[in-house]
Amino acid sequence: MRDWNILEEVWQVIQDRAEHPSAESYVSSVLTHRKGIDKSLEKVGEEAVEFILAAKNQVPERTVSEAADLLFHLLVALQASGTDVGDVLDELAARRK
Ligand SMILES: N=c1c2ncn([C@@H]3O[C@H](COP(=O)(O)OP(=O)(O)OP(=O)(O)O)[C@@H](O)[C@H]3O)c2ncn1[C@@H]1O[C@H](COP(=O)(O)O)[C@@H](O)[C@H]1O
Repeated sequence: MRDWNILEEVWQVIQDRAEHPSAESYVSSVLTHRKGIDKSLEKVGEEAVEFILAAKNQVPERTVSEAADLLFHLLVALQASGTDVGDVLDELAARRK
């Protein structure tokens, strides 16, 4: 069984960076960007395109790496939009058939 806790761990770090921004932090740089929420939304778009290209071109290592970038930036964008990732998990759970 893979360690799904890593998603929660990264989410907690993103919460912490939002509450305590730091100059060295990439997450803080996105969350405090002059473009506002647009910066994180742009990153989700970019990473989604990179993931699609990697998967379409069947480059396994790149597909894994781009999927990680996409998941990470989606979490950052959820934070930027004031959405609790717990609500997303609840939504997924509610769709169980
Ligand atoms: N998972 C990640 C993660 N994935 C990717 N990245 C960063 O995302 C950036 C995006 O890379 P790109 O090549 O797309 O973009 P770029 O041109 O360098 O940057 P942009 O100006 O386009 O944003 C890189 O700087 C990566 O280092 C990440 N940065 C942080 N994390 C996690 O977030 C935690 C907190 O990080 P800090 O906020 O930096 O402390 C870390 O401990 C990690 O767990």
